[in-house]
Amino acid sequence: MDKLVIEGGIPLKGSVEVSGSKNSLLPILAATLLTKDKCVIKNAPDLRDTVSMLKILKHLGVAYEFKDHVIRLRPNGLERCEAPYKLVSTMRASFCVLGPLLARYGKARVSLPGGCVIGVRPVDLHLKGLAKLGAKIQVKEGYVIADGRRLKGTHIYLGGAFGSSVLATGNVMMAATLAAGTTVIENAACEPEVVDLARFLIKMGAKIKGEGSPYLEIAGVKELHGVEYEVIPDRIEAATLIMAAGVTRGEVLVRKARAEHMMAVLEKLEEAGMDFKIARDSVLVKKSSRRFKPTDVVTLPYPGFPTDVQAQFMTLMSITDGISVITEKIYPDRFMHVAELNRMGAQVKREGPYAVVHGTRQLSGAPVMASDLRASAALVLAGLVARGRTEVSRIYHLDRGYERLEEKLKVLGAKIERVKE
Ligand SMILES: CC(=O)N[C@H]1[C@@H](OP(=O)(O)OP(=O)(O)OC[C@H]2O[C@@H](n3ccc(=O)[nH]c3=O)[C@H](O)[C@@H]2O)O[C@H](CO)[C@@H](O)[C@@H]1O
Ligand SMILES: C=C(OP(=O)(O)O)C(=O)O
Repeated sequence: MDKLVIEGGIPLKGSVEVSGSKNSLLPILAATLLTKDKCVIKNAPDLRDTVSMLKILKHLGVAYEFKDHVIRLRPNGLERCEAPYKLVSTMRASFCVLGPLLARYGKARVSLPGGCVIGVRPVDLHLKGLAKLGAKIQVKEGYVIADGRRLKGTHIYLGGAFGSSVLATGNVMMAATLAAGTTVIENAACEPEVVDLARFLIKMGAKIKGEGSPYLEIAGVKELHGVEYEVIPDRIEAATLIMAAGVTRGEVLVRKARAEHMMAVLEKLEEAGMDFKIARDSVLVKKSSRRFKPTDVVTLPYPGFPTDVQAQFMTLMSITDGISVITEKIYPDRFMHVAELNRMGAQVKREGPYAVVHGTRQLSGAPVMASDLRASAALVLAGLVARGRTEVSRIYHLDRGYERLEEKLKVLGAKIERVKE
């Protein structure tokens, strides 16, 4: 197992490019199952999750080549409609093969998904949406077994107490593209990754209206064709890099950072006292020596503050000169990073879905353990700002969603090394 060793306290300086979005790419890869034609996906991040998703597609019978951030897929004749536990348990998005398999082949057997351990993550909305389209669904021995010869368009309300679901919207939208008649999804997720998936499907010939709004209308078509498509930059990686520059008091140009996808984050960073300039396709973080201000934050579905940036924001709040309250509304248990940040001198108290952060002047390096993807990123940020040496172990979580993060940080002057444990 690898770990990251960081000597903190160096202001980052220079220019860095954001990779393609993981959460766009993974459902888009699943969507290629909807056609018999070749698809080419550009700007694909080279991540552990990408490799995992490609393994699932290969298991199903899809041939592919992945080189220089371009994936070429040939999903001609599928060998099976089953995605086994061993492959699906590594990440959440793998469950998105269910909708396309059902739509194109009329049957699927897909293991219940894994993903980051950030609390309870049911799939009831995915199943409800697909059942509404006419699929017969059973959950048996950890597998979803679905049968749906010809899906039929209908009106679906896809929501729960928490709001909308990103991947359930994707799964049901993909299934609806080949259903007979028109499907309406109300309370659809509005995240940029859902929009990206919709645009990919539209390019394949799907008839979708309303992407980016909670009201999606999908008119089923007979078949979809192959396409060439470039995925959007990763807004979560962009936010992480911007914060890395900010917490180290650095000056960094973050290229391929789409401000329009992260307005809630940028607004909170500004409120906290971070100085930056937004351009069309980049964010320039400016050097500043002011102390950061305590800033309350509530995670919400898009366009609200993303849960995937909550842990990193907590690192920033750990070095303010006051008290901030972070409220986690999407995953009320997504606080595994609290104990590890406290090991580095942060003062965070968790109370149910709230974390009360008492800012301190200085974090100190310590051995810490990554528990999930964004918690790992938060610990890396803490390591960059802390006095002394931090060792972040179990970084296989980080590798799921950040492409060679340590190399990008090294180019910016950070003292960070990947070493074998
Ligand atoms: C691969 C991917 O894109 N992952 C992202 C996606 O995950 P994912 O799509 O799994 O997250 P959802 O949007 O579905 O989850 C939002 C909320 O809905 C609940 N829920 C979801 C589905 C369901 O059937 N029933 C149900 O109750 C969840 O427990 C959670 O409370 O969106 C999350 C929320 O922005 C992000 O943190 C993840 O990084
Ligand atoms: C939680 C995440 O991923 P997943 O949904 O795959 O667990 C994430 O990207 O932060």
